[in-house]
Amino acid sequence: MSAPHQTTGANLDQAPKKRLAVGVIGSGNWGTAIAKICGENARAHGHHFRSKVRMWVFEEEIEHKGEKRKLTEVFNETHENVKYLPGVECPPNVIAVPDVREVARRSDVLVFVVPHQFINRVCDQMAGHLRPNAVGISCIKGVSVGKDGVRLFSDVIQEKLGIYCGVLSGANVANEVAKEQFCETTIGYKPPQPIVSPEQIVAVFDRPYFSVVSVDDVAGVALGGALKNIVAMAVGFADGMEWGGNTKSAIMRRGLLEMQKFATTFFDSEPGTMVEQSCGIADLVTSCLGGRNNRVAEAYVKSGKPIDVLEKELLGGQLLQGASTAKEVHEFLSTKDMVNEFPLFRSVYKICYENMDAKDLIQVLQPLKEESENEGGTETE
Ligand SMILES: NC(=O)c1ccc[n+]([C@@H]2O[C@H](COP(=O)([O-])OP(=O)(O)OC[C@H]3O[C@@H](n4cnc5c(N)ncnc54)[C@H](O)[C@@H]3O)[C@@H](O)[C@H]2O)c1
Ligand SMILES: O=P(O)(O)OC[C@H](O)CO
Repeated sequence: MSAPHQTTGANLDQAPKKRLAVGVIGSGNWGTAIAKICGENARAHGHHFRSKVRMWVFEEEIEHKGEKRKLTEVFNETHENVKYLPGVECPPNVIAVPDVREVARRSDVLVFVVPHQFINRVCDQMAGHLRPNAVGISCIKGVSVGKDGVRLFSDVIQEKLGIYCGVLSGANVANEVAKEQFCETTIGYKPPQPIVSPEQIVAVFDRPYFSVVSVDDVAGVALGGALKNIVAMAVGFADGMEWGGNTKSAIMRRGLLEMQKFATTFFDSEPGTMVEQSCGIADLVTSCLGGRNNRVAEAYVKSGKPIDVLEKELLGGQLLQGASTAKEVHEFLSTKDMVNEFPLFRSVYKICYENMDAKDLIQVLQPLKEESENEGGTETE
């Protein structure tokens, strides 16, 4: 396997011509944890970055100490996102801003961290308000499916806003990162011109507790983060059935192979990315060990309640990505007549949307059935 090009750690020897302003688009569970990291690094690398990090907040009224208050006002007073990342203090140079256009106008590096359901609308609001040499990094885990096929959100952002956009994704449960428990992440960043260098991008994110590796395989990084959410739901269904670790490992192994096959069949992705980098195997494992997709899927089997009801009951306003990604991937594979070549993805879709019994997931793991389906294309669920 050829060694991929990698940039590790922050290597900022040369002082830049101007200091870069970092803006974060989104302020949910991960959005706020990422803004905390960017705020810490803006202060740590003061020669390279402007101290103030603006974080766009989708404004909402919340109940705080018995009063109805705006989320931005409470954040700017307390430096805590009391709704989406309670109990974690952000540095005071992270400022909550309710106007997304203001963040667009005043940032050189834009970090996109909204649930994938909202990115199109947010980009439409930002269009025409960006700095000419701005670059983006998408931390969104999902894919966009439309009549043009399946697209990465970094490409959607690039096209809608006319800026280069890379990707950050890894084994990064937000609450653990926010508590500064060590983890790794992967950045896919290969701009046509290095307006902002890979070293500067790494320095925006790299912390002693958040270890960044930058690679050229942008598609592999984005697809790892999107597709592992489908597999995490499959493992959650297995948890709901009280199946043991051996069965769940089998699901993870098969899931990883489907992730790798999808990325290398439909995109120019290196096969090694899924098995070597945090954005592949590591994110898959951490999500299957108890991420939100896993927890909701387990509760679905145990309670019999619909997934959208459990999302509201269990996630306190945070949003589930796995079910919608399973649907989007299924729609795309149907157009290619390749649904049966991804039996695990197909089953998660069918459990979520077509009342397939979760216990039939075990059939999908039988090698004989997989082979006969690939040949004949018959479905028994
Ligand atoms: N939470 C994690 O542990 C984690 C870790 C890594 C990556 N991610 C990914 O990061 C992305 C963002 O996830 P998150 O955890 O920050 O969000 P979240 O699940 O906490 O979602 C809530 C966010 O959506 C916003 N929102 C609600 N309605 C909106 C609207 N109409 N328009 C725009 N925004 C609206 C809310 O204000 C809030 O900021 C997702 O793609 C997710 O997969 C999450
Ligand atoms: O809680 P989940 O399932 O959305 O996963 C969170 C992160 O993506 C884990 O890296």
